[in-house]
Amino acid sequence: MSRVLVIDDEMEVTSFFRYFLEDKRCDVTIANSGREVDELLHRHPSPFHLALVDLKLPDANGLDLLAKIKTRYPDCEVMIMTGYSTVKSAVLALQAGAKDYLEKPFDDLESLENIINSVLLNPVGNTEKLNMEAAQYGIIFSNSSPLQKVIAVAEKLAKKAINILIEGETGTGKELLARFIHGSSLRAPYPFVGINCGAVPESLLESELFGHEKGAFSGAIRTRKGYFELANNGTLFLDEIGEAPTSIQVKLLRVLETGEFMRVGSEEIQKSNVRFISATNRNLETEVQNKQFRADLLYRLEGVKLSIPPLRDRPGDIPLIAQSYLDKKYGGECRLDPDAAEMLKMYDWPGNVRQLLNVLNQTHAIHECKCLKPDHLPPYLLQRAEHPDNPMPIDRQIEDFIEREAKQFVQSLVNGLSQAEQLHLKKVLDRIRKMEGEIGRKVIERKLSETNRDRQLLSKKLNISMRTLRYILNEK
Ligand SMILES: Nc1ncnc2c1ncn2[C@@H]1O[C@H](COP(=O)(O)OP(=O)(O)OP(=O)(O)O)[C@@H](O)[C@H]1O
Repeated sequence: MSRVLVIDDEMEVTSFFRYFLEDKRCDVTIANSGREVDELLHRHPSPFHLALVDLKLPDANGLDLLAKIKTRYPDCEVMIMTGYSTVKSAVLALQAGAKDYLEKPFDDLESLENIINSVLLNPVGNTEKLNMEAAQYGIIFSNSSPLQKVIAVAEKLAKKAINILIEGETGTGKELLARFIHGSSLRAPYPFVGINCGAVPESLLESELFGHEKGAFSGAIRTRKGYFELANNGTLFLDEIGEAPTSIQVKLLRVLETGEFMRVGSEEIQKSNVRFISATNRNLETEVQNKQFRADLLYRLEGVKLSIPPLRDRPGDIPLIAQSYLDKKYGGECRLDPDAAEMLKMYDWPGNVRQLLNVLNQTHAIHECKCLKPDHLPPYLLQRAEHPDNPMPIDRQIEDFIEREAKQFVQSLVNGLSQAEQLHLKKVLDRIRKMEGEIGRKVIERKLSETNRDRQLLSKKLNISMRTLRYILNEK
């Protein structure tokens, strides 16, 4: 017989659960306050299998009770009971080890029953199953990884009707996580539609999101559905939401509040039922303070926030991700040498997993090796392993900045070019090649003033030889 502890100061709630759980042949104990819980734990009753804990008691906080119960009975699963306004604290409870949370009022008895049954019938969480589910979406991590907790919480949130904001540096796997949440949710049979708010030019973003009527603007030769319509009943993934221009932020807010929108060029109100998952590598709270991002929009998008730790904070994941990638790409023909794996673990990875995969690709392309050894890796990785205390050869922020700008530029160019009926692609690519020289020359010209036109000093600052500097300046 399962022993269940119900902690709530509201009589209706405790009576409801007594009836509900006794019907399931559980042995139910009730506590109405934090003080009663303390007394109970002090008396050392036999272990509980499950505790249902109200988040807000007059004399105690559910998060503190969770910690006390878990210390006393580590195997007892704890479910937090919460109102909508305290869902964010309930998510903190998930991160602190609660099994799940139940939202008050308990209108949806069927899902309440499912959640409670799943804990009573399957008391020990199955981490292996979770790892396998995440792997289906390409998410690899080690058993000791801090990412495991994020995935476990995400899996629980997936089933709730709540918008999610994913934070993380570039290349940490925000899009993979968004796909995992969609796939683990009840919306899984419906579309997952993603849009990169930073990559679409402002003039096109509105029609991409909301669609347009035929003739709404020059080039609108036929009526087109926008992403909101396409994602109906599914998930809309707003990548790089921090880049959305202010005009679009206002329109997004309206859709989030009402589910209503209008196609560009139409006055007919349409409705769409989507769950929003947004992602950002910026700190949106700071953006709000700087008036770059609307506070009301952030509040709506961030029903809850999940943060993906950077790769350098989970070095144990690196060999697993690397080997799994090599296996997939080269059909098991390339093995990662343990010393090379150690070197990969010592690097800081400012571009995170994406950068790791690029390094593996480049290394394999150059050496075509069956076993990837330390000597095959790029010199800056060797340097890092030999002098772990040295500062990074390239400043991480600059590298991040370049990665972001380049990605945005490429996307926006591709979007613009794909509108053209006919194209001289070679001319376009020739022009783009010229940009390398233009950027090099402009950076040098600006920087020369910082060194009082001392070219020798500047070549050192820029890590290039005098010959390269002259070459870039077209001086031959
Ligand atoms: N845990 C992981 N295991 C294996 N591959 C991963 C993992 N995380 C990310 N990747 C891979 O790294 C690359 C970048 O992932 P993704 O696009 O999801 O990152 P992101 O955070 O959304 O990036 P950005 O901020 O630039 O949009 C992809 O190739 C993805 O498959």
